[in-house]
Amino acid sequence: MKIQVHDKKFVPYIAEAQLQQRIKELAQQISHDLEGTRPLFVAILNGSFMFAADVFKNLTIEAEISFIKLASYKGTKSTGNVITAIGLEDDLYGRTVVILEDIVDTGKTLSQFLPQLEHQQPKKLLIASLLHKPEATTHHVPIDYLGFSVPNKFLLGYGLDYDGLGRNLPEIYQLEE
Ligand SMILES: O=P(O)(O)OC[C@H]1O[C@H](OP(=O)(O)OP(=O)(O)O)[C@H](O)[C@@H]1O
Ligand SMILES: Nc1nc2[nH]cnc2c(=O)[nH]1
Repeated sequence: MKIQVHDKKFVPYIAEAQLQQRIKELAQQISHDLEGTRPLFVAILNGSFMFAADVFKNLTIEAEISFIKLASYKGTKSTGNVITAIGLEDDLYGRTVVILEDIVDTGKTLSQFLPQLEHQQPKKLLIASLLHKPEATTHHVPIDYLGFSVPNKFLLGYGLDYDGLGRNLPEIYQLEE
């Protein structure tokens, strides 16, 4: 069923059952690959909160999780935006770290942020993203665990918002053409 949020109409795109099934598969794969490493999952707020919770619930291995927010601000130099993490208190040195993202779109956010994590010398730095828009990606991001590859259209629901609303929807919608 179509929904309206603010001024825009959205149509159903990925059903709740399909999301949950795929997330279960990802969590099984991650559990298999990272058994015995006690990985630290780092979820990037706000968008990833639902994906992070569902992945984490479906893990069958010992694991830790932390939530961070990325703040983007204009540096004083002309080098463009600088991204800093708020709330990352864990020491990543020697750890197996899995970044949890809801979506990689242009890839800018993660490509700017990853070097800061690599700087802490984790043993392994992996990326799990529920969604990826390959046609929109201008900055390459190595996604190790991907839920769905999607076309370059605006998505809503399951953590993704349109001007603050729609994050609570249990399925994913696409902007109506
Ligand atoms: O690949 P990119 O083009 O950089 O886009 C991806 C980023 O955009 C979204 O966050 P957003 O800035 O909308 O913040 P939110 O998670 O708080 O909604 C998403 O959660 C990613 O972090
Ligand atoms: N809500 C929403 N946020 C995004 N951030 C990057 N891409 C998207 C998208 O398609 N929808």
